[in-house]
Amino acid sequence: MGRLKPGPEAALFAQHNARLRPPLTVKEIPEARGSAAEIRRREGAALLAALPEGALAVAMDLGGATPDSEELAALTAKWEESGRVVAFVIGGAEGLDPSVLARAEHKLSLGRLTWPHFLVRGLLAEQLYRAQAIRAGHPYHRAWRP
Ligand SMILES: C[S@@+](CC[C@H](N)C(=O)[O-])C[C@H]1O[C@@H](n2cnc3c(N)ncnc32)[C@H](O)[C@@H]1O
Repeated sequence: MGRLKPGPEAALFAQHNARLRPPLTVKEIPEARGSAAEIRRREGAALLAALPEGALAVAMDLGGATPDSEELAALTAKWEESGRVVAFVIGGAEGLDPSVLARAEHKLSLGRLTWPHFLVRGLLAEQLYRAQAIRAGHPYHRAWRP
């Protein structure tokens, strides 16, 4: 959700997206107005309408699954094998409407902390690049833990 203006969040996304093969295509939906419930509903309808036909929708949501980076790498491999367009859906300030969560085949959380939606774009691109690096055996990801 939202139109990202030039600035640190846009630079963060651009930096990691440029390393992704293929890079993500971004579809921006203008933020809706009204009460919180109206915003969620209007934005939800616009997000659903923007999904490519047959897309495998992954909702970015605090209540979603919390894989570690290796598990996310395995998930992305599975999603790619489906041969479908994978669409990551990021909500606005009011979060995602239940209709979007119901349509999504996967709900993915970046942890229990609430992040600003424009930062989530960059964090997601970084994790998707990390997932590619893990799958390629590239040393970008250092798996060592004490
Ligand atoms: C500011 S948050 C919305 C907060 C809203 N109260 C909620 O609970 O969803 C804006 C969007 O960023 C994404 N987001 C924020 N933090 C996230 C996290 N920890 N994991 C996954 N997505 C997150 C979600 O798509 C969310 O709809």
